Amino acid sequence: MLRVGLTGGLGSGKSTVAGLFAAHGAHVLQSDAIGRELMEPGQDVHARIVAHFGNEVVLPDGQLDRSALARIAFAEGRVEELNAIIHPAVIARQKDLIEDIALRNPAAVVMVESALIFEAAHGDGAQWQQRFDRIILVTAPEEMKIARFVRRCADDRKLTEAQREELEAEAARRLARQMPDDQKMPLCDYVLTNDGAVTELEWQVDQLWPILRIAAR
Ligand SMILES: CC(C)(COP(=O)(O)OP(=O)(O)OC[C@H]1O[C@@H](n2cnc3c(N)ncnc32)[C@H](O)[C@@H]1O)[C@@H](O)C(=O)NCCC(=O)NCCS
Ligand SMILES: Nc1ncnc2c1ncn2[C@@H]1O[C@H](COP(=O)(O)OP(=O)(O)OP(=O)(O)O)[C@@H](O)[C@H]1O
Repeated sequence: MLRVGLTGGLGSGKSTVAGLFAAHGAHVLQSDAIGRELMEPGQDVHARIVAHFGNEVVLPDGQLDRSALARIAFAEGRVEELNAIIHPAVIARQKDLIEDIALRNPAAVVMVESALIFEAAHGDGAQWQQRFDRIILVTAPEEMKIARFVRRCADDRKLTEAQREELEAEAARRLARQMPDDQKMPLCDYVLTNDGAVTELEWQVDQLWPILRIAAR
């Protein structure tokens, strides 16, 4: 088995890359999705977030209010408090899932997609070097990352100028909490550049997949 970390800043195209590797047969674990599952009502992480941040982060139906949490985390500068609750639980869940995949398929390529592989400082003490055999970075110019974030949030709605500016500011606040690409690059085994068409990304994934598959054996 090969444990691959797939990282890249907000809007870089990690999920798009993950989908392309999954189509080749990689087992993809999306940290954002695992985080969302663990934040559901009834989960320990949900209870700890409410205990820490108060009822203002809970919607009437009991779900966490992600916009309120984002405001507290990024605009009020309390993201480390949120990370300290969520990241250890996400990392522990990933460890269990990886062990389970290894038992069923010892030659699997398991890909953990996360914006925060190098930044996550709240795991079980195992640093990224122990968690992964290879790291892939997806890069894109900063203005492209921000534009993709805004487009995804807009979700086909027409934005006012003020709404657009607020989303751009939100993207910039989140990027400021992520290690810049030029610092990540020397730590990575492979760099995929996502500054053109998705077909160009697909071509890069097609080149890399056989290398990963052989290394997994
Ligand atoms: C603050 C929250 C509630 C905002 O939710 P929202 O639905 O608006 O955003 P979503 O989760 O889809 O994240 C979108 C992108 O924001 C960036 N981002 C999210 N959390 C963080 C963080 N803690 N630090 C830096 N960037 C982050 C990532 O690029 C991510 O892909 C949510 O992002 C969260 O719980 N974050 C903390 C957990 C975390 O680190 N998640 C990311 C990897 S596990
Ligand atoms: N090469 C591309 N051309 C056009 N759109 C793209 C390209 N790559 C990604 N996108 C779009 O940009 C948005 C962000 O891409 P994606 O979700 O893959 O990035 P991400 O790195 O996972 O982002 P985040 O960390 O914010 O979750 C998506 O809506 C995606 O469809």
